[in-house]
Amino acid sequence: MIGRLNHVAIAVPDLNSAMAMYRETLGADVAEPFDQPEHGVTVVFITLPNTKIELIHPLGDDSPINNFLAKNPDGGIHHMCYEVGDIIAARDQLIANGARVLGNGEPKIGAHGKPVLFLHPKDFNGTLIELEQV
Ligand SMILES: CC[C@@H](C(=O)O)C(=O)SCCNC(=O)CCNC(=O)[C@H](O)C(C)(C)COP(=O)(O)OP(=O)(O)OC[C@H]1O[C@@H](n2cnc3c(N)ncnc32)[C@H](O)[C@@H]1OP(=O)(O)O
Ligand SMILES: [Co+2]
Repeated sequence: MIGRLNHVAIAVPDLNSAMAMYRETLGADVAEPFDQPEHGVTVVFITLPNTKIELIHPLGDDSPINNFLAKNPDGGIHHMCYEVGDIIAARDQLIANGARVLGNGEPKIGAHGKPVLFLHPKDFNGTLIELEQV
């Protein structure tokens, strides 16, 4: 069902310092930040030859990454995003196999303007999974 790795997301407590570290220390192609209010995060994409890194920083008091950063104050790997061809078919198959889809179960439009869903980390060896329909 899952296809290519679309991105690895890293939650960061300080976006500017994380951007500078990737741009200047690691020499990566770092884009500009943009807000995703529907997801409660500010996002910066870093393009690598074979995938992307998504730096995420809380946007607002209800950000879904607030607890994660409280538990991991230096930041850390937050989720992996895998591409799927049909997100509704993928969702229904996952639910039939006992996986928990987060939120109300309906896809939201993600940072690439495409439908995304999240799967509970406790169902996947402690890894929060995002699915993106491409
Ligand atoms: C920019 C848009 C989009 C894109 O297009 O790329 C994005 O990437 S948006 C990214 C941010 N959005 C989300 O993360 C949405 C989905 N997340 C959630 O619904 C919640 O964050 C969560 C996963 C349900 C956790 O909610 P929280 O309020 O933090 O609950 P707990 O703190 O009680 O956590 C329960 C349990 O799960 C462990 N946990 C939490 N987050 C993660 C994680 N990222 N990776 C691994 N494990 C995680 C947490 O430690 C708790 O475990 P225990 O302590 O053992 O109970
Ligand atoms: Co993401």
